[in-house]
Amino acid sequence: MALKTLSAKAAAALDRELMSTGAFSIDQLMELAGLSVSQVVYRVHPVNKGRRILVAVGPGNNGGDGLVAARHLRHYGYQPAIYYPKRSKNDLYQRLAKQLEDLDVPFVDDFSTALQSADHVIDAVFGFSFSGEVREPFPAVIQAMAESKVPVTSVDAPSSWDIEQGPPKTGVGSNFHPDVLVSLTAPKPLVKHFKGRHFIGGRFVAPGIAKKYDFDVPAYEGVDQVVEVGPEGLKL
Ligand SMILES: NC(=O)C1=CN([C@@H]2O[C@H](COP(=O)(O)OP(=O)(O)OC[C@H]3O[C@@H](n4cnc5c(N)ncnc54)[C@H](O)[C@@H]3O)[C@@H](O)[C@H]2O)[C@@H](O)CC1
Ligand SMILES: [K+]
Repeated sequence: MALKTLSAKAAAALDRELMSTGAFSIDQLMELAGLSVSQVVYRVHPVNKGRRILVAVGPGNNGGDGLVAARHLRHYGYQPAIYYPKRSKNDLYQRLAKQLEDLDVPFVDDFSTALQSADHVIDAVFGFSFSGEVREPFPAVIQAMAESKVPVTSVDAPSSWDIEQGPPKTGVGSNFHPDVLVSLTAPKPLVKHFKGRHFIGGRFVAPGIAKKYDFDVPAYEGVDQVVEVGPEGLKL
């Protein structure tokens, strides 16, 4: 059975529904999304393989997921560092950043330099609301991730990929192929172009909602917040 995906429009509509009639707050959804990401990093990059996790944080909720993931990873014993060039005035993001400052998690100013002393990168730059040409200061970040040997885990989408069509044919992102992708709630159409390890997270969707948006809730196990799936979306 082909993997059912959520278009960018449907993902945004689902987000809105979860936070209105679904009675969730963005804080709750972001916390569960970031927790999912932290569990994937723990699985694909155990602490003993290297503690230094560099998190590239974008200006939207995808970035927020990265800030939450960094906090959980800090508690797991990793040493995260945050590159957050466009800090939002938004209260939620300010609180997430404060929580990290209180955990002595450093905020770095130069991504490429920080990348040289990282064991793993979390790409939390753009999610399903990305569109158009990558605007400053993010082209250099995408390029650095694309050209680096350091493994990258992308949150919800490889940043700079078109949510439907996948990697751009030329320019920024055309050579960006992250090692791991964590799809939140449900995979986006771009997953057809993704060749790495694919996990689904965001274990907060009611069966009725999944049915309404025509996607399948994966068979999570035990207390896991994520499940690894193959190209057909079936649990590995
Ligand atoms: N679907 C869900 O249930 C959940 C979604 N969450 C996250 O929220 C994300 C979507 O968040 P948002 O809608 O805030 O948007 P994104 O975080 O996807 O990115 C949009 C931000 O990037 C900027 N941007 C867009 N295109 C750009 C370009 N070409 N160059 C430079 N900047 C650009 C926009 O101005 C906006 O600030 C999802 O991908 C997911 O990671 C989670 O936080 C919560 C749960
Ligand atoms: K991303």
